[in-house]
Amino acid sequence: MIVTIDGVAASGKSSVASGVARRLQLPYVSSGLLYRAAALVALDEGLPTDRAEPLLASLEAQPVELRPLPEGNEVWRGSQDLTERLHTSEVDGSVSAVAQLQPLREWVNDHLRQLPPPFVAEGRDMGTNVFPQAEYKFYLTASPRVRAERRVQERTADLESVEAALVLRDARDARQSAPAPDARHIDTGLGNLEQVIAKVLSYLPDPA
Ligand SMILES: Nc1ncnc2c1ncn2[C@@H]1O[C@H](COP(=O)(O)OP(=O)(O)OP(=O)(O)O)[C@@H](O)[C@H]1O
Ligand SMILES: Nc1ccn([C@@H]2O[C@H](COP(=O)(O)O)[C@@H](O)[C@H]2O)c(=O)n1
Repeated sequence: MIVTIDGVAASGKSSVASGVARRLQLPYVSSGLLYRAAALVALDEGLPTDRAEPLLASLEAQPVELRPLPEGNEVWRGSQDLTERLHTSEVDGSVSAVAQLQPLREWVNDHLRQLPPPFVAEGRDMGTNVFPQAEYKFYLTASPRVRAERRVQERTADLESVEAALVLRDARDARQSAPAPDARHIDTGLGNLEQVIAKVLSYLPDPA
């Protein structure tokens, strides 16, 4: 079984996916973390984000590993745990450019397709491009303001700046973010996190 949870920035994908996966006792993978890790490598090494070759060469020289642990995904590069450095405004500002590079998308998708089912996968195009065969697909939305009010707790910027950055990132990600035609849409602004997790679980088979 594959469950995909796609949606716009800060719609709750990671929190909902990890909550659903925990309840079903399945691994979950956050595809966004791999794009964020690639963007972080480009930032750390001063690599261009408008050409794939230099960044891919670095990622092949020193591979990045996504660990889908029950307590949450971790991203390692050799002995370096990158996880805590992936959710910053700086990475937010670079990641969409990296995500436009098709060879980088293939690099991410190759990582994801190594995971043996069953699992939960969250991102933008899990249910469309990466796992179109998934049995259960969800697409999370929420208004920019609701998403900004949540995200501002995790950033140092003010609410208006956070909202503007989310809207900009949504626009930059639009090409890969269309919902799968067979995805169930859930507005996460209509309930708290537990209620959204329960809603998703209501469509899934009970854990054995
Ligand atoms: N339904 C909800 N009600 C209240 N808070 C929520 C809800 N869903 C998620 N949150 C909170 O909103 C914040 C953003 O959620 P999360 O990081 O899961 O979003 P995301 O879509 O994965 O973000 P990004 O696309 O940037 O990775 C988190 O602090 C999370 O706990
Ligand atoms: N399947 C995906 C997932 C992510 N992206 C790009 O990565 C950025 C970060 O993703 P988050 O889920 O952590 O917000 C996102 O803004 C996209 O640019 C993607 O293209 N495809």
